[in-house]
Amino acid sequence: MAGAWWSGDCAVLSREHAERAEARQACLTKPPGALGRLETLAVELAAMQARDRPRAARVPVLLFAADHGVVAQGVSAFPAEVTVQMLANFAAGGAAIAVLARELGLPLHLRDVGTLAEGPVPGATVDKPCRGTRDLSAEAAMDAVEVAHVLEAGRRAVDEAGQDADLLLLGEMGIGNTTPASALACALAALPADGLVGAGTGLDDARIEGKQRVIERALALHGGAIAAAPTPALEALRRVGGLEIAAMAGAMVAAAQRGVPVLVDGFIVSAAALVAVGLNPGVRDWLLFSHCSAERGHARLLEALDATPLLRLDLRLGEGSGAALALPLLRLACALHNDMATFEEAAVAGASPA
Ligand SMILES: O=C(O)c1ccc[n+]([C@@H]2O[C@H](COP(=O)([O-])O)[C@@H](O)[C@H]2O)c1
Ligand SMILES: Cc1cc2nc[nH]c2cc1C
Repeated sequence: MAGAWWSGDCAVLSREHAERAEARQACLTKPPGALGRLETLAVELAAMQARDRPRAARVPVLLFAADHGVVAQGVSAFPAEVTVQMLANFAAGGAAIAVLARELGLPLHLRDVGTLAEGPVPGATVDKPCRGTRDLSAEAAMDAVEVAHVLEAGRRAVDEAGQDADLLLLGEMGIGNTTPASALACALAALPADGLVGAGTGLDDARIEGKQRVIERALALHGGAIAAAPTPALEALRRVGGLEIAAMAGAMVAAAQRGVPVLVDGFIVSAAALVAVGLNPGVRDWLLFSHCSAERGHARLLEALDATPLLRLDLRLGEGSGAALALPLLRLACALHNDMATFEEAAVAGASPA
């Protein structure tokens, strides 16, 4: 779609702030480079936020939930009704992300962008074009109106919850969503399904094989049309994607256009990142990658995004949990950058001349 909002320019990183942040790191009381990734993280955040004092204090969690028609093919270890039940558990404060958000002081914004729920789940904002996608192994998951609506639902979430945010943390919930995420990775990063498709919520090897066949069937059905489309990322999203994945892709594009960094969670959020970068390559500069999940294909997907995640903890939960766990590292990187003494301030001698 030429001229669509998602192809509009992304904000530009501040080279000036990056240079000043690098210069400051070189003056702090440590051997240059000794704080490793924490140094580059602080510099990246300074460039994204165009601030001399980068910060990760105000961090809303945007959690998008949706359901998937392909679950009828037996691709998940859990039934579809768990999506809505977990949405209620997020709202009640009992889910992992609810605990992490409380501990870290993060507002948790719940968006139903396409669950099977007939009415609103108390505590979650409803912004959905339909209740669940269609079965992507038999037909297109969405039509053009639905995909446009849900991309905008992501943008609306950023505009409503992302005001004054230092960065955004995106998470998802959707029984069956590792199937569209895997299909998107295959279609957009030219990765073979073999070795990429994994256990999701806990399939055994025989059921992983069945899931792989479902994905291969979908790719055989939709692959030609995706490759021939003017914007393959948009066509892949519509045909083999998911509503929460589309909303997250829309949120990433909107955040990048507004100059707000996004902390990416696990396998499904990374698939959304692949879509977002396909829709608008400028998005890539605004993404930070929190962790590599235990889902089989995640490492390859991260490689395709040229991303080096901060953590590897064998998580495979989703919900934004990995991103929440990585946030303290970002906060500490900012504190070190902002509050350490320089060599001059502390009267410490610098490196000896050769
Ligand atoms: O984020 C991940 O890396 C991740 C890996 C495996 C499973 N999940 C979560 O589990 C659900 C999808 O798994 P499945 O088996 O139903 O496709 C969905 O709610 C995701 O949040 C999440
Ligand atoms: C219980 C449960 C919690 C989840 N959180 C994210 N995906 C999930 C899948 C299940 C099954």
